Amino acid sequence: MGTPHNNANPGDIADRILLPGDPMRAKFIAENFLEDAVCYNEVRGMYGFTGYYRGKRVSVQGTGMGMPSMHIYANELMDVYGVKRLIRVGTCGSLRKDVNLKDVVIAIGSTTDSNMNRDRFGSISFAPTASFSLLKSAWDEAQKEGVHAVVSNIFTSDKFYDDNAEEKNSLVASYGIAAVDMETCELYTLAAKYGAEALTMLTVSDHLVTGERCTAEERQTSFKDMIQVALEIV
Ligand SMILES: O=P(O)(O)O[C@H]1O[C@H](CO)[C@@H](O)[C@H]1O
Ligand SMILES: O=c1cc[nH]c(=O)[nH]1
Repeated sequence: MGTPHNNANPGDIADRILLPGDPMRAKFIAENFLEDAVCYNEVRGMYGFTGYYRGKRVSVQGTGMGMPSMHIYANELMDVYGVKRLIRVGTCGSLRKDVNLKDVVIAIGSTTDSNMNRDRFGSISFAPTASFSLLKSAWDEAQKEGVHAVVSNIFTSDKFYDDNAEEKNSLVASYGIAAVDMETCELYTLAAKYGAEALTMLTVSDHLVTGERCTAEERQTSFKDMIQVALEIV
């Protein structure tokens, strides 16, 4: 028995998982990094696969774009399928001059303009944070492999096209925030709720200060470094 969004049966999904926003990236990871990968979900084209990486059973599942979409997949993965360790492998926009295209941003925490946690917590401002042990492992692995990584708080925004983007981005950057994505706040909040470990790693695909963007080829090469780190530590 699956869920409205996932036709995997209990047991089809490993207890550790990589979560790209783009389902085609899930397929790419399964085809290029996993052995014996089996597709367990195609509902809404949101592919999920389970296979093996160096003998470890690992799954990879697309989560879509934005916090409400992450909310659906992450809830079901932890609550229905018992997933215990989740690493988001996404792309982001850099908000700081010292964080360059193709750098990997490891999110220690997430700040947001979304209303989802205001709705949950009322007057309490919950601070969604990464799993310390996953964060430390990711940092150590990136150092070992010579992957240029930056650990920072990030901005999880509800809007890719925000009329007030310049104002918001420069405000959060002035408080040290390195990059913007659209899902991490909800992933970290739900991991806290379910007692699971979560981490977000993001490759910088767009530079929102300089206006530079990665070419398709650069996206793929730099993206591979991040996937390798995530698979080693998951
Ligand atoms: O590349 P993914 O993982 O989808 O992440 C980023 O890209 C999408 C926007 O283009 C948003 O989902 C954002 O968080
Ligand atoms: O959320 C995102 C992801 C990539 N690039 C952006 O500008 N924003």
